[in-house]
Amino acid sequence: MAKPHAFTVYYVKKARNHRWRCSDVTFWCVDEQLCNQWIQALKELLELQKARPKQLLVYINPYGGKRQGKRIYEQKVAPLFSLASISTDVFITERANHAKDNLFEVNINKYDGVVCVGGDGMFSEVMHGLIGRMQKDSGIDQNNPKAPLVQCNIRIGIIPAGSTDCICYSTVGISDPVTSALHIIVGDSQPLDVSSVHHNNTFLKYTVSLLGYGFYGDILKDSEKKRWMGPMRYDYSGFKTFLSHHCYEGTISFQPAKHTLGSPRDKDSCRTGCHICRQSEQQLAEQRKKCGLKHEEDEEEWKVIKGKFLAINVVNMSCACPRSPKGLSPAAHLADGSADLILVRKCSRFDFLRYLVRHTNQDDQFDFSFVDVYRVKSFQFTSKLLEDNESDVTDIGKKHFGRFCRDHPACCCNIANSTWNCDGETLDSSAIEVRVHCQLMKLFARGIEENCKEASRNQSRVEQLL
Ligand SMILES: Nc1ncnc2c1ncn2[C@@H]1O[C@H](COP(=O)(O)OP(=O)(O)OP(=O)(O)O)[C@@H](O)[C@H]1O
Ligand SMILES: CCCCCCCCCCCCC/C=C/[C@@H](O)[C@H](CO)NC(=O)CCCCC
Ligand SMILES: [Ca+2]
Repeated sequence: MAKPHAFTVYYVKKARNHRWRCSDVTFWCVDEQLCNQWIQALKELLELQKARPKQLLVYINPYGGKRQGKRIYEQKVAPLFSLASISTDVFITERANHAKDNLFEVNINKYDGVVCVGGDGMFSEVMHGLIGRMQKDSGIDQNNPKAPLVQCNIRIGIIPAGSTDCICYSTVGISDPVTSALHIIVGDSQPLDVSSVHHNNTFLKYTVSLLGYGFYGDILKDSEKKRWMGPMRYDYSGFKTFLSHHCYEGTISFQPAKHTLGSPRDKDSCRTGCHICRQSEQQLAEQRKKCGLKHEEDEEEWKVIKGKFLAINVVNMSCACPRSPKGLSPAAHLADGSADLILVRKCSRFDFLRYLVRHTNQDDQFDFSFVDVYRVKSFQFTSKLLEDNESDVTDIGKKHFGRFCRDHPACCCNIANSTWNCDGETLDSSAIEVRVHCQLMKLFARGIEENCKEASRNQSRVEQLL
């Protein structure tokens, strides 16, 4: 063609396993006016997409995971943002809590979203900064465990560059930087439940993925000393913790989540546009309207369980990750205002191994006599050691017996406390109070999409124009 006119359209192409890729197609035309009309029409259509971010604040942890955060952002993500005309202010962290502290100072209203490049710990930092800033600006006291927290409308995007990347995997279906960047560009939005953790009217932490005592707390505590090993530290400490086989004694109280239709033993999992999340949120909103300022949870029943546990896990989402593609609780929901409480009671090493292996295959990990699972909206835990110390009984023998159970010298039951693993950060408190806050924040994601065979077969389908 003599002097043809042309324009290129960049679009998202869906590939296998929830992966998204950027593709392009160039249109040629001999008529210049017609070509310009097309360009104008496409630009106008893009302007109408109000959910798409124009200005982002980006935090990069250069030391997360395999220390590739900066390279991943510069080589894989920044070129896509510039193609989509997104402007960015990039901040490379120099220490832990740098991003969190910075979020209390920046002019946050300037941005349509915050992006964190790193792992679950980095996400947690950014989330604490944003939620904390929101409560501070609204005069909400985070130390009050019953305070109704203000929702955070600034979305967070996660570019996975950590060791587990469980939050990214559980909300997108894969931990892949390009896929996550494309979800940010098209302006996806996924609400997320957040649980607050308190001790004696003092705020400790927020959690969105795992709050684990015993097995996962011990793995984390050991692995922190081996950060130099990178993501491998979890395999090393996981094996060591498995062999040590410690169990811990304590009292658990919880309020069952009655507002939701779902159950942790459901066969269906939370997927894009999940109706269980939608209905549960509506049900909670109606309850809140009815009760007004009165705290409805004060009136609801508490269940109490005492025992010896190898693991106590509270999960707000499935906690799926490359190590366990179905996660700790495969049917947990991202935005239903509830968490799944998984109790693994004292059992043999062999049984515990059978339980762990089921996280990696299709068998039901809750189908064991020593495993119980409950869907809850609030939860409390006090370790036996703390209960004993607080009680008036002055059993000197008990206090001087050492680390292990006084009932049976051969018992694996540890008198010392474990620590909590709170989204990959350690939390040293032997008594905690946890409350789920329905849809407190939003991510640039859309939840895991149903596996659509047609989408992977017909890969050239134009999904979303960039
Ligand atoms: N510049 C920095 N130097 C040291 N620590 C940092 C820095 N920036 C952030 N951090 C801290 O590093 C911790 C771990 O980071 P991150 O979550 O990115 O990686 P990871 O622990 O390898 O991955 P995962 O959390 O997925 O297991 C975070 O809690 C964060 O507070
Ligand atoms: C014989 C084979 C047995 C295999 C068993 C595999 C079971 C894997 C379950 C994985 C659960 C991950 C839960 C996610 C927790 C994150 O918030 C946290 C921060 O990134 N990661 C860890 O604590 C890191 C936790 C790492 C655990 C290994
Ligand atoms: Ca939930």
